[in-house]
Amino acid sequence: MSGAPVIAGWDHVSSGKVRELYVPTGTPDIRSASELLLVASDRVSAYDFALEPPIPGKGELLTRLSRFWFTQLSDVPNHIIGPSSGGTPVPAEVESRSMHVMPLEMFPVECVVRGYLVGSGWAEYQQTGSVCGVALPQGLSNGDRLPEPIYTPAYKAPQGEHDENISYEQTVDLVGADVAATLRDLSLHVYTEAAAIALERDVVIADTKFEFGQDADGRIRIADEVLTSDSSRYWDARADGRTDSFDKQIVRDWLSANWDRQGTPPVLPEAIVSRTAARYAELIERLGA
Ligand SMILES: C[C@H](c1ccccc1)n1cc(-c2ncnc(N)c2C#N)cn1
Repeated sequence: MSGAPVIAGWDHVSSGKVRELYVPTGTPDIRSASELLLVASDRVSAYDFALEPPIPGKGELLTRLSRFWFTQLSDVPNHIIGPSSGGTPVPAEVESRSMHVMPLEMFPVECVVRGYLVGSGWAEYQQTGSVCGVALPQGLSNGDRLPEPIYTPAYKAPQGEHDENISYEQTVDLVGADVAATLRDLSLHVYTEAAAIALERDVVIADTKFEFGQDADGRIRIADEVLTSDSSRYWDARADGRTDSFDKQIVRDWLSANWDRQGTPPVLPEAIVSRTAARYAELIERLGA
């Protein structure tokens, strides 16, 4: 896996599967940071593996998606530090795929919102008639739009472990009643607004997950990446196969046909890489992001 880029003025502190986290040079740790830099790589992940090779332009395209939605949803406080607010300069070579953000006390809750019945939700519904404890009407099919979006939070496991679906009541135990209600209400609001905007452009946001944190003044802000095709399922409303995702379906389908899930996944062929890059670009164009 390609290593974290060296960035003038910034020290690397943490790696995700496809992103890197930096603090200003000389900052002892993330807790004492006055600003952070989230840098998106071109890596694509599937089945908990960072795949090879990287998808050219993916980091920039996903950063454009987050920036687009932070702008569209400007009524929701977020963690972005604008270029006008000064701070450590962001070098041009990473600027288009990075987000300059304020450090927050992050809540240990993955705020998942589902607007459609798909993936693990569909599997659970077939067994129990509900999703994460939320009862649903009978007779729904895979890919169906839910009568209304549902909030199905998960406990944010330490890096490298799987998040664990929890009940709303368990989020109350984790963060308190007031914050739990705010996280739920903001998550449903942001998903509902974004899904409506996307649908006007023939794009379906089937589900997504948000992360929130609290700033030094106690204000709750939406953080991390927002409504990217890494954190959300995007479908093409104009496609025949309603659940054709805008990006990862190509990679997932190829892996399903060429990998037995044993050991590490094979290197993606050039044709798959270029088609995936084209789908990312098509999503950006369709949304006008
Ligand atoms: C999961 C993600 C991550 C990204 C890149 C590499 C490894 C992890 N991450 C984001 C924070 C974070 N912490 C404090 N304040 C913030 N505003 C944010 C944000 N966003 C911590 N981790």
